[in-house]
Amino acid sequence: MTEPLRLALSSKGAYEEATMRFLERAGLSVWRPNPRQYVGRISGLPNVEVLFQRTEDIVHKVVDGSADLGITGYDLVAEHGGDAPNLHVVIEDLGFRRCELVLAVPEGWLDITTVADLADLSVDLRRTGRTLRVATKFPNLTRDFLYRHGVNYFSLVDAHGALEAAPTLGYADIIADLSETGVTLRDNRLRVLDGGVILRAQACLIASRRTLRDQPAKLEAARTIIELSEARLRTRQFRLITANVQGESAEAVAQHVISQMETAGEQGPTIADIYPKHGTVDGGPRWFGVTIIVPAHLLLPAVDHLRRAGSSGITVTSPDYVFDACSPAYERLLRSLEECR
Ligand SMILES: Nc1ncnc2c1ncn2[C@@H]1O[C@H](COP(=O)(O)OP(=O)(O)OP(=O)(O)O)[C@@H](O)[C@H]1O
Ligand SMILES: O=P(O)(O)OC[C@H]1O[C@H](OP(=O)(O)OP(=O)(O)O)[C@H](O)[C@@H]1O
Ligand SMILES: [Mg+2]
Repeated sequence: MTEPLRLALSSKGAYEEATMRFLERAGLSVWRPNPRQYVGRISGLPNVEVLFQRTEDIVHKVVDGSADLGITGYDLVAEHGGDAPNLHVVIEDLGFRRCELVLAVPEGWLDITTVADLADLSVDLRRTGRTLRVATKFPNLTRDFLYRHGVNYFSLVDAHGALEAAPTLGYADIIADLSETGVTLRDNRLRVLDGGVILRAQACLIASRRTLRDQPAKLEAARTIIELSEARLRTRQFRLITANVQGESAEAVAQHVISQMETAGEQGPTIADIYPKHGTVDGGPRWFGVTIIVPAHLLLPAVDHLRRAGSSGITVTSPDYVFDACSPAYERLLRSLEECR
């Protein structure tokens, strides 16, 4: 019997929901018997076992090899797994749970707007025998950031939950915490310093190198999850456009489409004859079906270009997956496994 691949996923709340939604779209439906069960399955992948864990614990599980793959916040990975040799980041950006780790000061500190101002303040405070106190759940990232930005005199206050209240309650002067919309900071009368973004983060896919290295069956299960996730993510960049275009010949239609290079499709258009439902019209205009794949942000320019060729009834779809000649994320993982042999 080969061991199943152990995939650690968030066990609760907004993180769990967003992870399930992402995996479902990638064709990986997760089944959890009930919210109090901490083991689940993925339909169609019998050799994968899902472990439901706290987001922070997911990093520790992958670092110590008790999970082979995990999905969790990149902020937690950078804080708790930064220099762990067993940890490999497979896909850094899964496109959900975006947030920033920021340095924020009380709104009333009108003279302190940049990180350089904070450095000056920390020196001034030191002269008066005080130390700048920074409350955070991210001591490693915060310490590195402050030193790199010339803030040399400070103390870190370990805080858990409701960190934003620390300056008001008086047990810290400023905070380093996660922010998404900024509403929590504003509600607590705090302001992000200019240049005070310590890290931009989102959900990411991580792997344990040691446990994947020597077990081909696990690695193959990991490849399925990596390939499907990556190919699904790539679909966001592309749209598939289909249009009927009138023209003298397929070549003439192709020429028109190609004349605007950036909307000519990834490699160029696919052009097919349309056979009229009501018999052929000898010598009359001919119709062609044109299919192109364009970058999502060029959708409208491409539609306009096809309109200029006289086409109407243009349909646009998103592919379910976009696979490349190989999976860059999987190739990177293989190289990283090679290095730790
Ligand atoms: N407001 C937010 N918007 C988007 N992502 C966020 C936000 N806040 C935190 N995150 C991400 O979610 C992770 C925290 O996940 P989760 O909410 O499961 O844990 P928690 O906050 O420690 O637990 P709880 O919400 O029960 O206090 C963070 O490390 C970060 O990656
Ligand atoms: O900038 P905002 O949009 O206000 O979000 C920031 C808040 O979100 C997180 O808390 P929490 O873990 O409670 O949020 P969650 O419920 O989204 O996990 C974080 O610790 C902040 O307190
Ligand atoms: Mg939370």
